[in-house]
Amino acid sequence: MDVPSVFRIGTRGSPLALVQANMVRDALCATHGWPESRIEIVVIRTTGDRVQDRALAEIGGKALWTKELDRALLGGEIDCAVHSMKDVETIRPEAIRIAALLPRADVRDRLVGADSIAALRHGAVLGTSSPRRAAQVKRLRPDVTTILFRGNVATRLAKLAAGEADATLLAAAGLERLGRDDVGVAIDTAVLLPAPAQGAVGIEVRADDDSAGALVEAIGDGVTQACVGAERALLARLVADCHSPVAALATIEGGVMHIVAELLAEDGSAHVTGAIRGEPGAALAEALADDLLDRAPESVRRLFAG
Ligand SMILES: NCc1[nH]cc(CCC(=O)O)c1CC(=O)O
Repeated sequence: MDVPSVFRIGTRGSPLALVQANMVRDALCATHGWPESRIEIVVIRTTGDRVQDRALAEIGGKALWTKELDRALLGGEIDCAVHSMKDVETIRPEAIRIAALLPRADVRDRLVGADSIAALRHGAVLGTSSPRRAAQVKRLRPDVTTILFRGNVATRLAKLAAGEADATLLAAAGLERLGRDDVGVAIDTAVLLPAPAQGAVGIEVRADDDSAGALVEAIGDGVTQACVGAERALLARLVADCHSPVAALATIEGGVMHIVAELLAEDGSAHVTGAIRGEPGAALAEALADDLLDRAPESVRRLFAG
C-alpha cells in the first residue's frame, strides 16, 4: 500500500476536539504499530469556533464545524478529519466519506446545577444552545426558561459558576473525555433521549483516497457505525440537522437494531415519540421517521421534512 510517511489528522482546536484527535492518533498507532511521530495533528479553525455570541442557527446555519476541515481535506492538507459526529451535517459532500467511528462513549446528557430535572427550582433558567435540550426540558418543566449558552465545555461551566443560569446540560461523552466526569449527574435516556450521533467520534477521508480509507477503517467500530448511520438516516429522512429539536438513539442487541426517537415543538408544548425494532440499517430508521411524521402534531411536523 502507498502510505505517506506522515499521516496528518485534521481537527478543530477546542480542548475536546484535541482530545478526540489524540484518541484517533492513539488508535491508529496501536492498530498499525506506528510510533507517535508518524502522525501530525493539524489544527484548523472553523466558523463555529470564531463566532461565539449568536445562536448557531442564526449565522448561516450549516457546516459551521466542517467547512474549513472539508476544504483542508479536499485540498490535500490533511489525510483525515476528526469530528464529533453530532455536529456533522446530515448531508455530506460526495467527495468525502465517513470511513470509521470510534467505539461510542456514554450517550447520555449530564445535568449540572441540580440533581434531576424534577429538582430544578420553579422558574429555573437553563443555559443551553441546543434546541433539542431546550425543548425536552420545557416539555418536562414548562416553568423553566432557557438562555443561550455557547462556547466550549469549560466556558459553559464558567458561565454556570458565574450564575448566568441555574443549570446546564452537557454530553457525558465530552465531560468524560475532558476528565470532568465528576461534573453533574447523568440523566437516563428514558428521561432525556440524546441527540443523534451523541458520544460518537467520526473520521472522514477523501472518498477517492483508498490508502487513507483503509488505514482509518481498521480502527472503526462496526456497531457504532451502524447505529450512528441509522440515526443520521433518520435525520436525513426528516430533513433535519443538529439544530432541529430531534432526539434519537439506535442500539443493537443480538443482531437486532432498536431505534427510539422523539420530535418536539421548539417550546416543548408538543412532541411525538416512537420506537422500532428490526434489521439494522437505514431503511429501519426511515420507517421510524415516516411513522413519526405521520403521527406528529402540526406544530411539530411543520419543523421537519422540508
Ligand atoms: N455541540 C457541541 C458538542 N458536540 C459534541 C459534544 C460532546 C461530545 C459528543 O457528544 O460526542 C458537544 C458538547 C456537548 O454537547 O456537551
